[in-house]
Amino acid sequence: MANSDPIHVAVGVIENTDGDVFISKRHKDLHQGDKWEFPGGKVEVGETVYDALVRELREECNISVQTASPLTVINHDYQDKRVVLDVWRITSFTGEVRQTDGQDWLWVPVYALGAYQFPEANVAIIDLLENPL
Ligand SMILES: Nc1nc2c([nH]c(=O)n2[C@@H]2O[C@H](COP(=O)(O)OP(=O)(O)OP(=O)(O)O)[C@@H](O)[C@H]2O)c(=O)[nH]1
Ligand SMILES: [Mg+2]
Repeated sequence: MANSDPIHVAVGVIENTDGDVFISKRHKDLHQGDKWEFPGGKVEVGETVYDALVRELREECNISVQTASPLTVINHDYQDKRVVLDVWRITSFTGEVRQTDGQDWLWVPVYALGAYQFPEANVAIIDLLENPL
């Protein structure tokens, strides 16, 4: 088990009007590289998780989040690092979603998410999207 403090990450599930979800592929040289992810990133010092969510989605996908609701919190130990994924469903936003870092990106129907390779911590998120409580 990694013994440093866990990394707190804000993660956004963005749906379009067809009910498809936005995913992008992590750069191959990053942690969990070459896997698909939901947009997001680390919460910085002095930021709330919601601030981080808004900032990351502006930086990574060019949108302005208006409202979002908490979906789940996932604690996961990757051996090399521990993460706490604070996952939000984006309920309204302005702007047109696009990937700003040159990563591959896709809109995928929820039922098809299982066909893509995500980091291990995302399995629980995808399960929740496929089988809402
Ligand atoms: N953004 C994002 N990160 C995820 C997901 N699932 C998951 O395990 N992570 C992990 O969360 C951690 C932080 O994500 P990140 O690399 O996007 O952080 P960041 O945008 O602040 O990037 P940087 O500080 O590397 O520039 C990584 O270790 C990553 O492997 C996911 O669905 N989306
Ligand atoms: Mg990121």
